[in-house]
Amino acid sequence: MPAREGSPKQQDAETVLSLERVSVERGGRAVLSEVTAEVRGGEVLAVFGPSGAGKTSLLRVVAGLLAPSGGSVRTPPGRLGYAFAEHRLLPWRTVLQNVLIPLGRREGRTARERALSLLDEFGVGGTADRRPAELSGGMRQRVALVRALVVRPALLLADEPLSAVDRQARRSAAAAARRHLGGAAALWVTHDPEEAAAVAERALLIGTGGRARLVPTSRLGSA
Ligand SMILES: Nc1ncnc2c1ncn2[C@@H]1O[C@H](COP(=O)(O)OP(=O)(O)OP(=O)(O)O)[C@@H](O)[C@H]1O
Repeated sequence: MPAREGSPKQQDAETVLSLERVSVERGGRAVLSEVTAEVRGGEVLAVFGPSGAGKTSLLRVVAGLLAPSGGSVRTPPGRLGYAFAEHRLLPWRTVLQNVLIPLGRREGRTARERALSLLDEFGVGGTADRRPAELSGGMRQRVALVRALVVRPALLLADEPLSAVDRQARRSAAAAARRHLGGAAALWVTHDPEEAAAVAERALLIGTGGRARLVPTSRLGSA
């Protein structure tokens, strides 16, 4: 089988995001120490660990917003999708307009239909014509997640994207996100083992001293 376009190495064809011995310092203090992980297209890697462990810092390094103090990061060519706990929706636009913003001029009937069907699947169907301020915090987070997915990103960076959503809807939205990632790779930060298991098979568990190891998400409840 020929190597996929853009893949630097044949044996590496499935890996679209790779972190190799990535170290991060913040405020002169070591936060992450030699983190290594590979994520395939279509795979979500949950990022798990106590508050202050360096999860957001890791996402910022992958997004190119923070320079690592050591190691290297390779990201897939194509769009980046972001979803944060803090939703960053534009207050003066409707939900549907917010979701369609990243599509720019590509917005059309098909995009609108996809957006509406995603909103529905994430449990926020019927909010399309409302303004963000009229929604609950958990609803706004799900709208922001739909906005990140509607562009079919090559890489999704999600930082506690469902932290304000109740337990049942959170699990269902996490599972919906997984279904809609297509060939995208994703890093998904969460403090909730059930959410991690609904969205990913594997987790990067960041522990004290900024060291990380890969574990099955099924084991996070007892981690
Ligand atoms: N702008 C900054 N300048 C200096 N230190 C920072 C900065 N931002 C974060 N830190 C420190 O880096 C460490 C890791 O922070 P980070 O936000 O990555 O943790 P986290 O695992 O995402 O935490 P949480 O689960 O609470 O969101 C913390 O000790 C934090 O105090």
